[in-house]
Amino acid sequence: MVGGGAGADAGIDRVLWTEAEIAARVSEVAAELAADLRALREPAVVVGVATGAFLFLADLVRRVDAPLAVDLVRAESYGDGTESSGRPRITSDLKVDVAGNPPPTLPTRAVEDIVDTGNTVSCLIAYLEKKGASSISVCTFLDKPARRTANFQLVGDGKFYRGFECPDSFVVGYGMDYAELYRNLPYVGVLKAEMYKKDTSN
Ligand SMILES: O=P(O)(O)OC[C@H]1O[C@H](OP(=O)(O)OP(=O)(O)O)[C@H](O)[C@@H]1O
Repeated sequence: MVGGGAGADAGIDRVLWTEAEIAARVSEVAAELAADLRALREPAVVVGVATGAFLFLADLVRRVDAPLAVDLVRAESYGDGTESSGRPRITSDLKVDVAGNPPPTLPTRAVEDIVDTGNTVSCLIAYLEKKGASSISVCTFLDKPARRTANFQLVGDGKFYRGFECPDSFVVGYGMDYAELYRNLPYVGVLKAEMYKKDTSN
């Protein structure tokens, strides 16, 4: 039973992926990523997008048996609503020099909790390219292709990794929020429509 009490799950309608299902799938994605990273001649930089990707990033990198650096950027697009503003911004800078110092540039893996319209990941790729990354892959926990409006191009020999294809519902948990709540749920669930208040667009 979810969504009935006063706990973190208050307002959850149903569970889409349980904690065990998530763990199993993250291990599979990590194995795929690790095999690719071990084939490289230099360590990669894994760039997590805060806040939403924090749990996926932590679970993923702990399962990747390959040399890598971890960095974070903050990207914001939703505000407190359920609908993307369509104008994401990168609001904090990278610490690692992805351009390489000295060269070569470091292969870069951008880690997202969800690719929805694609605006955020497009913005992130443009940002990483501007920083000098010559190979950019995207690794997202969830992919919601039904909502895609922005086509994004991976860079160099970049690949697209995804955990699950997500139905066109507003999902929370495992890092994903509604108005900053629900990120601490260990599973992914669909929020009851009445929780959106006036905004029932998603
Ligand atoms: O493909 P898009 O339509 O751009 O949506 C995906 C982005 O939206 C969410 O971030 P949000 O701006 O809500 O910030 P958060 O990570 O702090 O939750 C999510 O974490 C992705 O970064």
